[in-house]
Amino acid sequence: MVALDKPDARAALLLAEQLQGSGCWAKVGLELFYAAGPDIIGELKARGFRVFLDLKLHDIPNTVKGGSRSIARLGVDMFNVHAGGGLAMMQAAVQGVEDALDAGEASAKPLIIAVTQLTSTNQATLNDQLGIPGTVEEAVLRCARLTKDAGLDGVVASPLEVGAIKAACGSTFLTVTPGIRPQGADIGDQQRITTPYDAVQGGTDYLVIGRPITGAADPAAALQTILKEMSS
Ligand SMILES: O=C(O)c1cc(=O)[nH]c(=O)n1[C@@H]1O[C@H](COP(=O)(O)O)[C@@H](O)[C@H]1O
Repeated sequence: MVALDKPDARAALLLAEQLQGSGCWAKVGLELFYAAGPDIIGELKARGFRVFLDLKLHDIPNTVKGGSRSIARLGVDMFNVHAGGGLAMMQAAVQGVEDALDAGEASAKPLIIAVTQLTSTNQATLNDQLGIPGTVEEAVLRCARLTKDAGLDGVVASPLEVGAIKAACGSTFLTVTPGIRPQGADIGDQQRITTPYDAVQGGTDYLVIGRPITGAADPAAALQTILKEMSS
């Protein structure tokens, strides 16, 4: 999944067109969605992309239910919420999608996943700033179990945690992993990272990659290099 973190529709579609035919998904996040609006989803779908709408919903259950119903109407293939919103909030996301399906507003059910702990969070952030005790992996697993209990399809986590999540929640529980950095790439604000090869070896279902592709002089070539590394 390539994160189309671009400031407007024109820049995002220019990038998407370079990646067309590669089989990758397009991830639409805050930067692009707030600038381009819901129409960007249709533009990407028309170009053959499966779309992950990454808006990380985190609000009271009733608001998340309504937001999820609106998202389901857009025809995205996947969207996410924050597990930190709790069980009732995540159940409300599922209910919002079901309401859209029952009302005939959506024709297919998108995958719903929950962010466990952001991949920019490290042990010190968790304990010292957020006041959450224990290891990052313990916090991630707590969120993953809660997400499963709420009936969602899987979680967003670091590729470092995939083995533990699969052991706790089962092999069909999806893992979507940002925090991917090819050897020698700029790490930036990510904290819990692996290479594309290690992520695949660890059993992750979907790799999410932004800057190593979008910041390259030739994004299509960068993607091909990563795809080769994933399968070698
Ligand atoms: O939900 C996400 O997609 C997400 C969760 C998370 O914990 N960490 C994370 O990096 N992301 C997103 O994944 C993408 C990673 O981009 P790069 O760091 O540029 O590869 C960004 O669009 C982030 O918003």
